[in-house]
Amino acid sequence: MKIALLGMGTVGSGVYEIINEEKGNYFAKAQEKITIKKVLVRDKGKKRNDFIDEEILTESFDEILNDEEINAVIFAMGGLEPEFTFMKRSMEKGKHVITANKAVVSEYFEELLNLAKKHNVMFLFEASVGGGIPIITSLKGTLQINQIDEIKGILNGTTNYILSKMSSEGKAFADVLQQAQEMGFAEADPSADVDGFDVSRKLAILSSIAFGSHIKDEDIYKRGIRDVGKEDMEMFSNLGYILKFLAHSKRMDGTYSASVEPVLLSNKDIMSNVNEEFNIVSIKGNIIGELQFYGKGAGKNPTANAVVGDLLYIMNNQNSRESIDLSQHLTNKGLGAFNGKYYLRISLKDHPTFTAVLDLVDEVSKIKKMMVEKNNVFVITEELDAAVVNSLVDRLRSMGTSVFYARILS
Ligand SMILES: NC(=O)C1=CN([C@@H]2O[C@H](COP(=O)(O)OP(=O)(O)OC[C@H]3O[C@@H](n4cnc5c(N)ncnc54)[C@H](OP(=O)(O)O)[C@@H]3O)[C@@H](O)[C@H]2O)C=CC1
Ligand SMILES: N[C@@H](CC=O)C(=O)O
Repeated sequence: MKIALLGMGTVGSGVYEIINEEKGNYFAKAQEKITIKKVLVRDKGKKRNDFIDEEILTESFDEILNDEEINAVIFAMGGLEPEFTFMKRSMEKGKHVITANKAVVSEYFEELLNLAKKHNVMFLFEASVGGGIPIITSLKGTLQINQIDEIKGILNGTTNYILSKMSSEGKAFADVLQQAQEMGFAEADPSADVDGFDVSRKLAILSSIAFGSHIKDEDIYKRGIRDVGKEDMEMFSNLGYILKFLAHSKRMDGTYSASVEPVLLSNKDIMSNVNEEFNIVSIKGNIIGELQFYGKGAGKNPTANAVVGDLLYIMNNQNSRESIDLSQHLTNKGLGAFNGKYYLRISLKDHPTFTAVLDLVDEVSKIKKMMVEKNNVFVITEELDAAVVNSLVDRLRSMGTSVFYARILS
């Protein structure tokens, strides 16, 4: 089988090594030899690893498209365009498509599934969620027997790396973000990681498959982790909590709620002990109960493993056809399903604001616990609606305070 690889960065080089450098057990499992015939890059002149055959690098997608010998195209480049157009054109030419790109899958999920059906090719995207964790394959397999009503998990390696290093080593946000970038976990624009877009795209893909309805990134409430500080980490440790960046979706009677936000978990919760670039996904089905999937969610080898797994699937299941059905139309219920107690850290510029801040918090909630340290007021509220807390925080910020807040989940 002859294939093309689009992208030779973190994921692309991992795929290249498994196939062309015969890393791992791959060749023993493949029924025929696979050759990477062409690799698309932005800049052929860029310095690359010595093992890469420069002869097969190209900057022209048409060269790949018009090569009749190539019958599968692997997408290991980020962004929406030209990726979507390239996927579409590949399928129109009868080429199977495999991708690690969650932005394209979450945005054009229905179109891509329909194109694959129309042109009788396979469209596989295991690497787009959870890196090396085989979660999509599981959802398409025996989990289909279940009605799935809840998905919860840590789905971003970069932010989990940042939060666990801040918590265990007391490091500053910016320093650990840089480390995560150097290790190849972060997106080209890391604000996709820290502001929640990467997680919401992954949650959109999982929820769409599990709930049978195309849920898009823009339908998901998201709030990032930029504002968390060392003073918060110290307070969480004193209170027995661990901060995690959680993706959470629920289905209820023709509706769904989905959110991506920082949450506090008891330090005894299983998810509290998922560290560095590891991810975890919990799925609740009506027959199987709760299942949890754990593994490396970012980085070269785990992601490349998922991509090459899809390729093996294509080789071994030439007659298999798509089982994903997105024909239901669930209504977005907003944040209704996500009430809880909240932790708020309000940093004051000057003392006179102190009373005004407490009055404002008092208006919406009884204060369950309050601590004051230097210019910071730490508050634990009673159980509140997410929308009420969001509007409280907007009012606090308009008074010139800086605020970090998180829902307390367990
Ligand atoms: N890194 C990770 O851990 C994971 C990444 N992903 C996803 O995989 C995809 C790739 O990520 P990653 O490998 O980290 O990205 P990198 O930035 O490391 O690599 C991107 C590659 O794509 C090439 N490229 C980008 N734009 C174009 C273009 N317009 N035309 C031709 N080539 C192009 C670049 O070429 P050049 O080398 O010339 O610059 C580069 O080789 C993304 O969608 C990401 O979200 C999914 C799971 C995990
Ligand atoms: N930037 C992503 C890469 C994998 O999807 C992450 O950090 O999880």
